[in-house]
Amino acid sequence: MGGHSLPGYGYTSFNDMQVDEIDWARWQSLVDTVAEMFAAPAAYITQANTKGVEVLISSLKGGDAFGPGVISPPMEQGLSQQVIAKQQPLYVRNAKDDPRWQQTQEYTTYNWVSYLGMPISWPDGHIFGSLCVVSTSPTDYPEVYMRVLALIRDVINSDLAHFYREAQLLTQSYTDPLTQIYNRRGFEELFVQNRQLARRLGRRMALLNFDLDGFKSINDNFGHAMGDEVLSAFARNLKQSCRSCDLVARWGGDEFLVLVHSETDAMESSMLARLDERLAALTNLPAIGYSVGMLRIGCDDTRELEELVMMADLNLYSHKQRKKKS
Ligand SMILES: Nc1nc2c(ncn2[C@@H]2O[C@H](COP(=O)(O)OP(=O)(O)OP(=O)(O)O)[C@@H](O)[C@H]2O)c(=O)[nH]1
Repeated sequence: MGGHSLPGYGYTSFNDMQVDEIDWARWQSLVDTVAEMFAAPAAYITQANTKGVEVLISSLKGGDAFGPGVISPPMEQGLSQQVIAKQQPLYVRNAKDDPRWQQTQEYTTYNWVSYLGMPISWPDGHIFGSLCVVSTSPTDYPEVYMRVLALIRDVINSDLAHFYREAQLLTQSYTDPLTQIYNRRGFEELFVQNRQLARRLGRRMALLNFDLDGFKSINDNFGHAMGDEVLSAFARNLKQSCRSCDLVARWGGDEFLVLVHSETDAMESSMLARLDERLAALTNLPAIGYSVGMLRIGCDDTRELEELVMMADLNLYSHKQRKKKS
């Protein structure tokens, strides 16, 4: 296996996320049961994530050097790394019998001479991590033990499938399918959290309400498909003109809402300048103009979102009227 390199894993560490859909106590008791049944010093669940291969659950509950949160770099030579890279089970009965296994970190760092690991997968087939059981003495587990370990791994896989579905449903229900930014529901939900944060930090925010100018005539003159492209392009450029912490949503039709955490008066205008620059640079699309209404929200403002949007709408309307007159 010398020098086998792992692909980069795109997933965030479960330890850094609020994962409520997974019954952590159940995962812990599965791992504890595995260790007990195999009469092994330790059993683990690891996750392959952007940091490397991270221990999520240990039967030793952190009472050893290889406890939860310990991360091995993805390139390191390790047995779990190999299970993860090949997405195949691996059983090393006695590392002392084979010099290949003596180079692994399991052997060199932890003195484990026996290792049995199974890959854990996301429902879309991507690797999640491994379930493994280790021992400091050689082992010769009966076949039925392997099957039991595979069954336990299947239970973990089905928990992951459940989590995956929940996360997907949540993302779908918060995302506008055409533009891939938040929809009204996503904005409403996240607005509440943003406001609480702003209140706690004593920060003010600004709500910007955008409406495309003459969008109906784009549909009429160039067709609905081009209209869709214009909406997507506007959404993309709007999002790219904002900071990652700002909330950008399609409120409906050709209307978009942005919530910015605004520390200075100049912030909104520089965001709009970036947007104008981006829109002007677009080619192969009809020109996209917009009107915008802005409303400042102080940290102690208690008005409901509905009222705030209405006020921003009034400002938008007067901007649109001014533009139409000029
Ligand atoms: N292509 C496309 N058009 C949409 C979509 N949703 C809404 N529309 C159209 O967007 C148009 C919005 O019309 P108006 O609100 O009158 O907008 P406008 O022509 O920009 O008028 P002003 O705002 O006064 O400048 C309507 O014709 C809708 O049918 C969509 O998802 N795709």
